[in-house]
Amino acid sequence: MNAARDVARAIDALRRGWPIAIHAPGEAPLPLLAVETADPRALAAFADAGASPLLISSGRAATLKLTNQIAAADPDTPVVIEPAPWLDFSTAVALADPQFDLATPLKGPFRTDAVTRPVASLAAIRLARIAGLLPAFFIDGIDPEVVIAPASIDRHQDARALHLATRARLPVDGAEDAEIVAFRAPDSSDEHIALLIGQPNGASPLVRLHSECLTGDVLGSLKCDCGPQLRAAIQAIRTNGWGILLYLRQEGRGIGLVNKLRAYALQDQGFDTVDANTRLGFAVDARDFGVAARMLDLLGQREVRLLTNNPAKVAGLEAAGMRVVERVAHALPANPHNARYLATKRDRTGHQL
Ligand SMILES: Nc1nc2c(ncn2[C@@H]2O[C@H](COP(=O)(O)OP(=O)(O)OP(=O)(O)O)[C@@H](O)[C@H]2O)c(=O)[nH]1
Ligand SMILES: [Zn+2]
Repeated sequence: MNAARDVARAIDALRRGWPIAIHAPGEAPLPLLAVETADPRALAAFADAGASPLLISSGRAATLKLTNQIAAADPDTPVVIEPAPWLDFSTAVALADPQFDLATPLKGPFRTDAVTRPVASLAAIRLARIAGLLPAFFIDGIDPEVVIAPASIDRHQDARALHLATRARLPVDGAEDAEIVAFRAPDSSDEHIALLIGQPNGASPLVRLHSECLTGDVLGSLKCDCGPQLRAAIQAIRTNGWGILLYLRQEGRGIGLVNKLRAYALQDQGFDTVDANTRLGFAVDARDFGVAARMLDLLGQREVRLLTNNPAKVAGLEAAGMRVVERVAHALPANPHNARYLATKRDRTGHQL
């Protein structure tokens, strides 16, 4: 069987509410049913009533004050909640989805169990993020049809599979001589874009990595600084002479649009952008800048001047083999709606504002 195709089938199955299993070498298979897309019927078909443990991410478990009783070597190791008669479908949803945390006190008590398949468990949390689902699963039900290995997920996400698909002239507001270049990978529907602005002049290009933000880029959301940063980047590159804007399909810092909007709902309850991601069970920043390095490489660039306030972008590009010769600040004025968001980036995620 083709490993990459199996991962695509696994993602599709999870999104449809069908079970899959992850089988890591040296571990028993881990059958999984995503809580977000399951319903009581799917759960009944997966396992006997009250017999299925729940697997949740370490961040979500910490939020719920449920940690492993047996200390895990890796703090990211997900947490298994023992089955209990009161751990029915709706209780599992309340454990998985933080939007009800303040409104509905949880039933319980819940007990955690040893994680016997740590590699497959971590891979499950990663797969939920790739599928854009909440990272929570019923586990240990029937043997599903689709079984994948954690290594296949790595192959599926490998930036080296990205290739240049097509290019065309694209006059844009502020840069009428721009050219658009599209990139694709066979296993992913994410079509990343580069906008080449101006003519190469022998100097390193001024480069902006822009992660997709539908709300900010398209709808003019004032909650973040993405829209103004996008337009200012085109301006800055034009003024510089030449450079490249990469438009990366990494919505919500890599957790997907729906999960980002869930994070916004938590921000409406008072949590900041960092705590909202953690409560949902995701890393604060789930992006992989190897994709950007691969795109620059395919465009023949090995050295860049990077427009960013985020040191993690510089580190991510350099870890992927790109030389960042200069960081160029890219801060824009705050508005009353994004002031707290910008302050959180400065105070909690190391942004140099
Ligand atoms: N999860 C989550 N994502 C957000 C939130 N606000 C904005 N985003 C996403 O964050 C990304 C914006 O990041 P970038 O513009 O690349 O900025 P950055 O990492 O802060 O670094 P800079 O280069 O300094 O701008 C986009 O994918 C947005 O969709 C939020 O509250 N939660
Ligand atoms: Zn935004």
